[in-house]
Amino acid sequence: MIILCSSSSTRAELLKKTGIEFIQKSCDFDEEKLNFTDPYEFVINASWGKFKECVKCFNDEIITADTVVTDGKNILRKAKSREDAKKLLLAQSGKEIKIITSMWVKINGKVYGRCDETIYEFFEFDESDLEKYLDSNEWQGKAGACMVEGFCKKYIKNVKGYESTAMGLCIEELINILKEEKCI
Ligand SMILES: Nc1nc2c(ncn2[C@H]2C[C@H](O)[C@@H](COP(=O)(O)OP(=O)(O)OP(=O)(O)O)O2)c(=O)[nH]1
Repeated sequence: MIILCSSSSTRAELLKKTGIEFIQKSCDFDEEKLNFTDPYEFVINASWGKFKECVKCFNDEIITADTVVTDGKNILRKAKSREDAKKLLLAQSGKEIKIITSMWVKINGKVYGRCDETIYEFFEFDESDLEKYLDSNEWQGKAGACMVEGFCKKYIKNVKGYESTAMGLCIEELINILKEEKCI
């Protein structure tokens, strides 16, 4: 049985789409102790830290992941407040951003690691629409306060990469790994 070591409802929803059986468990790895400023280093080390914690607790097949947004200068993580979410979203309005997801998979005694990214070019976010989104609290728990399948969708000018990567788990590449290991 595959264990999705994540508290993320979005990751669970994405994994459900593959049709593979899994159970979701959270693992307590504190990303706050990481002090990488490079988004790739951060996301790879955060997901690896989660993976190592999970390997200690579970003998099963394991999937861990971490996702960050970057505007090219800063790492945009989860907002701590409505004001923080507004700041993070305004940093993305009218800009090109990258959403990077690193994933680790332990399967059949092998470990696969991947780092995928999706690049979005957004139109300027409409101010009143942004306020409505902020009032909805849907941004909570999401990297960069971003919802590519929700609020941000209508502002996508260009996109390069998978939507699943931007939502937190690159399902298309995970399916390739599972096929390689004859699990599906
Ligand atoms: N629905 C949705 N969720 C998103 C989007 N972008 C990022 N996320 C979510 C996926 C993850 O739950 C969260 C990124 O935070 P983390 O990678 O630290 O994961 P999280 O702490 O949620 O769970 P975990 O560390 O796996 O237990 O943001 C998006 O566009 N739509």
